[in-house]
Amino acid sequence: MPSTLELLEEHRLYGGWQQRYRHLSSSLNCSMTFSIFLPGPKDGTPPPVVWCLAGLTCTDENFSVKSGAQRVAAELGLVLVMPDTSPRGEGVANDEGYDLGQGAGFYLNATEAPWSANFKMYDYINSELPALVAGNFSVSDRQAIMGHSMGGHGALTIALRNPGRFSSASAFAPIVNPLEVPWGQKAFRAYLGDDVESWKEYDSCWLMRNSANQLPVLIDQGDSDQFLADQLRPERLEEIAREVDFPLTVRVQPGYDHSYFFISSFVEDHLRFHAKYLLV
Ligand SMILES: N[C@@H](CCC(=O)N[C@@H](CSC=O)C(=O)NCC(=O)O)C(=O)O
Repeated sequence: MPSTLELLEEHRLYGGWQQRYRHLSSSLNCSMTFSIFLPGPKDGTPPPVVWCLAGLTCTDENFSVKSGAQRVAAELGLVLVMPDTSPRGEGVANDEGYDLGQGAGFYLNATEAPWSANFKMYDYINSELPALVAGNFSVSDRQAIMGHSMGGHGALTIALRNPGRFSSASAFAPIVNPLEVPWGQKAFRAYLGDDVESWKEYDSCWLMRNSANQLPVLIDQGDSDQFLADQLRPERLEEIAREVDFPLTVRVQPGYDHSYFFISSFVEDHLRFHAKYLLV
């Protein structure tokens, strides 16, 4: 049965609307919320969509409240969809750590108990939510994807795994090589089990080296990011991009950390980057 949307909040801003919805998710087996920014009407053509994936500990509200993306999205005529980062609720498995369980879905399909009952974030972001958005809002099928940290990992892996689906992808301080860093190893072992082979299809470095799919990708990384050396390692993806001649641009931003202050400083560049390919 198609999922119905319950409007939880609506606010007018920059000539458009910020809305928050609840719905029942069939892939995650629980109730979910997402936020959406709808720009004011421009020329009668349905606007393209930019997916905005958030990081560890976030809900759909972090990006919508703290990124400041709506002003430029309104100017460019872009819809922003901001999903939650995991299934949630009393019946959903969780962990004491902030980097596993609720708030830490890693945009993958878990195969291991107890996570496999609900943690199918890859299917949710890749199939269920796009169908729900297309069925309930007037949007174009032209799409781009971006994300922060764990959400940057989600944006890059989903774009690399789906040739032709997105016209561009971008990320703020993404986890690019989860196979080799503590956040990724902890989550992938729990969600996917011990067989590292099954982890590879969720690793941007592995996917970039092994997939023929190419699309323009922009990454911004602060050099004062507290997670840079241990968890993020963007230079690894840069090196692979050079080897396989992939259209990746990595910009190192001096003095910036991992926070939404960093995101809000460069989100305009990311939206203008996506608009270049979405609005042709
Ligand atoms: N609590 C943790 C750090 C959690 C954190 O920094 N989360 C980031 C994303 S990190 C990678 O996915 C975030 O976006 N937080 C929400 C916000 O609004 O800033 C710790 O103590 O280290």
